[in-house]
Amino acid sequence: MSTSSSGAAPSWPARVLEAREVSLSFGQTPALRGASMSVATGEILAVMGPSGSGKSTLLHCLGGILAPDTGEIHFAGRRIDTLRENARAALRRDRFGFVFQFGQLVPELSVEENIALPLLLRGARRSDALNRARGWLERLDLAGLERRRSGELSGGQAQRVALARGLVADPDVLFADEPTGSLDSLAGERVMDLLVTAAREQGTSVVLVTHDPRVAACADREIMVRDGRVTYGELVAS
Ligand SMILES: Nc1ncnc2c1ncn2[C@@H]1O[C@H](COP(=O)(O)OP(=O)(O)OP(=O)(O)O)[C@@H](O)[C@H]1O
Repeated sequence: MSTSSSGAAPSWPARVLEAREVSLSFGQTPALRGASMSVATGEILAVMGPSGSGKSTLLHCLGGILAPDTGEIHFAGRRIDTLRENARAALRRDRFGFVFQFGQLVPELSVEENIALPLLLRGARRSDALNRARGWLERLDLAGLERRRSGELSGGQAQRVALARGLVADPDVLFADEPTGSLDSLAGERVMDLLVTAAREQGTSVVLVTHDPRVAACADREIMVRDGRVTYGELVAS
């Protein structure tokens, strides 16, 4: 993180996550072409832009799912794009949470087991993990559904389960890629209300990819991605 040359406190909020001039191509297709941006601690950031502009690829690079071809990703003052895959996997497991458009719940597991999954992967005792997962049921309007399988849920319920799973382990950063994209507007609003409330309570930073201006309006700040670059909204840092 940069600080002012005088040695005084930084004049912008502490950055938890930063992309510096990140580029990534899939074969001949450039997805990112020098994208730079940052997220402050506790900030909810909306990533907007046309279809195919590179939003999801940027989210995957920030979340340690993809390694960029060039450029750097920094998290909590540490460069993460050069980590080996197993170290990036540990970082994703221990520090990040993820919510995708279609929930991607594990169909064989119950609602409470799906929510508990990140805790179990971190080595928590099953009874402790399930207890903590149950604490989220009421919070996200899911009480009574703990034993259901994902196929027995409405789209809105499934997305709320996915959100609980993304937040249960108290991540530093939640990555949400079109978390309301599969829902009607009422269910989408409910998911966004709950996401914003829970993230604020935990002080979790959120990187939220969306096409929907109403969803983006829930964020503290918007950036725009076009042709693989961030063209609008990044903090002016120096
Ligand atoms: N796994 C992949 N293999 C090949 N090309 C890919 C892959 N993922 C993304 N791309 C390409 O990279 C570019 C950026 O894609 P990306 O999914 O990041 O855009 P996006 O802004 O998230 O799009 P959308 O809003 O439609 O989800 C597009 O041209 C896309 O076709």
